[in-house]
Amino acid sequence: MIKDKIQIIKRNKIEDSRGWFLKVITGTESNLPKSTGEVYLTLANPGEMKGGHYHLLANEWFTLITGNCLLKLQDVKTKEYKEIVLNSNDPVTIYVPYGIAHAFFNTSKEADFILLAYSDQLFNPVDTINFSF
Ligand SMILES: Cc1cn([C@H]2C[C@H](O)[C@@H](COP(=O)(O)OP(=O)(O)O[C@H]3O[C@H](C)C(=O)[C@H](O)[C@H]3O)O2)c(=O)[nH]c1=O
Repeated sequence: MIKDKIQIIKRNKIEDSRGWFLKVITGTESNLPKSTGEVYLTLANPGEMKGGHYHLLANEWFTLITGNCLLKLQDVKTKEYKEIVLNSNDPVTIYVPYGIAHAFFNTSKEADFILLAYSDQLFNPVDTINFSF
């Protein structure tokens, strides 16, 4: 029967004053391939920022699903700095490897943004180093 084949997995939407955070794949689900990462969605309210750090190990792929934002990037080794304007009507996926600090600023005064992210590492708090732009 289908009900014995599928899985419905309860998820935890974590809310704070900036918006919410929802992890979609934790990397611990059964039936996954042996090596995987995790998938999450993150929403930023108008004027708020998401990220603001770099990773020691994790490589991430980001796709803006709704809204607009300004992505600030800095290579922590070389100090090279770059800004990219993202608009969900012109979708791109951005690969951000470890060692590149990243922060997504919601530049809208009215609209939220929602960002879809894939990380090739399971969450480990010591992998994230705060970074101020
Ligand atoms: C990453 C993570 C977070 N959390 C909790 C910790 C906080 O209470 C809440 C929000 O986490 P954070 O402040 O890290 O959320 P964002 O600022 O949206 O950052 C996320 O999106 C940006 C764009 C990134 O680049 C980050 O790597 C990613 O963490 O979820 C968990 O419980 N599990 C997790 O795996």
